[in-house]
Amino acid sequence: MSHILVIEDESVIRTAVDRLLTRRGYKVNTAESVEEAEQKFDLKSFNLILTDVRLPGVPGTEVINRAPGVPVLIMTSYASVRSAVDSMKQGAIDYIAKPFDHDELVMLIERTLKQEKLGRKTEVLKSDLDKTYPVDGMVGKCPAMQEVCRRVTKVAPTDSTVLILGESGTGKELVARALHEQSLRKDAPIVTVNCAAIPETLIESELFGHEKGAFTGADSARTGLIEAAEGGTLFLDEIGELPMAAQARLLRVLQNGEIRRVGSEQSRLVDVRLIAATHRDLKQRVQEGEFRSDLYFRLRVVELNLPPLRERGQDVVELAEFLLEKTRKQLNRSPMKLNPAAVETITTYGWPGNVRELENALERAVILCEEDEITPDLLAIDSAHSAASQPATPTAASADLSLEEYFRQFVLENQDQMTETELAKRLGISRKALWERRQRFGIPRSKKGGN
Ligand SMILES: Nc1ncnc2c1ncn2[C@@H]1O[C@H](COP(=O)(O)OP(=O)(O)OP(=O)(O)O)[C@@H](O)[C@H]1O
Repeated sequence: MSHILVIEDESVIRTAVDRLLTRRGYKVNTAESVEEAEQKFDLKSFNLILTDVRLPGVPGTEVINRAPGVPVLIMTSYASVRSAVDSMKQGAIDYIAKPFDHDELVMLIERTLKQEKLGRKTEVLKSDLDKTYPVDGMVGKCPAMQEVCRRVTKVAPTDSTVLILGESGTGKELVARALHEQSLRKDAPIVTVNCAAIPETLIESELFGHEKGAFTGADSARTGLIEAAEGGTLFLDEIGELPMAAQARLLRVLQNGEIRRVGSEQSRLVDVRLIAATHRDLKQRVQEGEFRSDLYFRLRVVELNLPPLRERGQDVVELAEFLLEKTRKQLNRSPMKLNPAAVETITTYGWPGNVRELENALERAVILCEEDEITPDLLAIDSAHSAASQPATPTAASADLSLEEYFRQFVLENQDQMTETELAKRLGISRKALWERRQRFGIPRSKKGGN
C-alpha cells in the first residue's frame, strides 16, 4: 500500500484530500506545515508527498530538499502558475492547480506512483528508445514525418524561432521538446505555456511579469514566464489564442530580444528561444484580423507541419507497436502483440484524437489484456466511431464537420452519461485539454455529468 503525506494548512482541503485518498486505498498522514510534518514523521519513508506551496513557516517546496528521493507534488492556486514553474525547477514532479477535481488528483497521484515504482527502469527504457529513434522517441517513416525529423535535426542547434502546426495529439509538444533537447540550450529550462489555459486578463502578466502596482492586486513585482526561461526555450502552445495586446509585446521580444513587464517603462534583455505551436490555421487567423501578420511572419521562420495520424499510412501500425511495447514495459507486463484483426482495426480507424488517442487505446488494452495478444475489443474503438462508418468523426463522410464542431457535438451528446475522464479518453485528449476546450468553445460542464 502506498503511503502518502498531505501537507496543507486549509483544513477543509486537507480533510477532503485525506478522505479521498484513504477511500482509494492509500495510507495517508497529514500535517499543516512542513515543520509539523518533520516533527511527526520520517519524511523519507513516504512514497509520495502532496503539499501546498504557501504554508505557515517554510514554503511547501522545502520538502523537496528535506525528503530527497521522494516524489513531491505541488498544489497551487491558479493565480500562481509561476510558483508552480519555480517548484518544478526545484525538483517537484508535477503540480495541480486548485480548484482541482477528485479524478484529476487521483490520476496524477496514480501516474506519479507508477513512475516512482518504475524509476530506473524507465531511464533504461528511455535510452533504448533514443537509440532506436534518433529524434527523441519520435516514430514515423512516412515522407511527411521524415521531413519533420530532418528539419528538427537541422534547426534544433540554431536559435531560430519555430512554428509547429498540427491537429491536437499529433506530437507538437514532443517535437518542441526534441528541438530543445537537441539544442545547445538543453541544460537550461524549457518553459511550456498553454496560451489557451490562461485567462485573457492574466496572460500578459504571467508571460511578461509585472511591476508592483501595475494593476489592482499587483502588490509586489513579479517576473514572468518568459524570464523564467532565460537561457533556455519558451514553448508557447496554442499560440493562436494569444490576445492582441500580448501579441504586440511578444513581437517586441522577438524583434529586439527585450521584455517589458506590465506597468514598467523600462525594458530588459532576455535570451530565450521561442517555439510556438497551434492546431489552428494561423494564416486564416491573420486574414480574419485575429492574429498580427508581422508576428506570424516572425514566428514562421521555420515551419513544421505534423500530419494527422490518418494521413501517415503504415506509420500507424509502427506507432501502435512502439506504444504497445513502451506501455507494457512501463506497466511491467510480459511481451504482447497485436493480432491481425487489431492491426486491421487500427489501420482503418480515423483516429480523430491522433497519436494521443492511439496511446490511450493501447494503454487501456494492455491493462485489460489477460493473454499475450491484443484483440480489437480491448482497444475499445467503437465501430460506430470508425472512419468508415461514423459520419460524426472529422475524417469521415462529413469531412466538412470541423474538429471544433465534432468536439462540441460529442461533448453535448455524451456528457450526461460519461465522466470527464471517460469523455477525454474517448476524444483521445487529456483532461486538461478537455477543460481548455470547454473554456474556449464555451461548453460548461453539465450538472448531470458523472463527476
Ligand atoms: N511520432 C510520435 N512517436 C511517438 N510518440 C508520439 C509521436 N507523436 C506523438 N506521440 C505521443 O503522443 C502523445 C501526444 O503528443 P503531444 O502531447 O506532443 O501532442 P500535441 O500535438 O502537443 O497535443 P495537443 O495539441 O493536444 O497539446 C504524447 O504522449 C507523445 O509522446
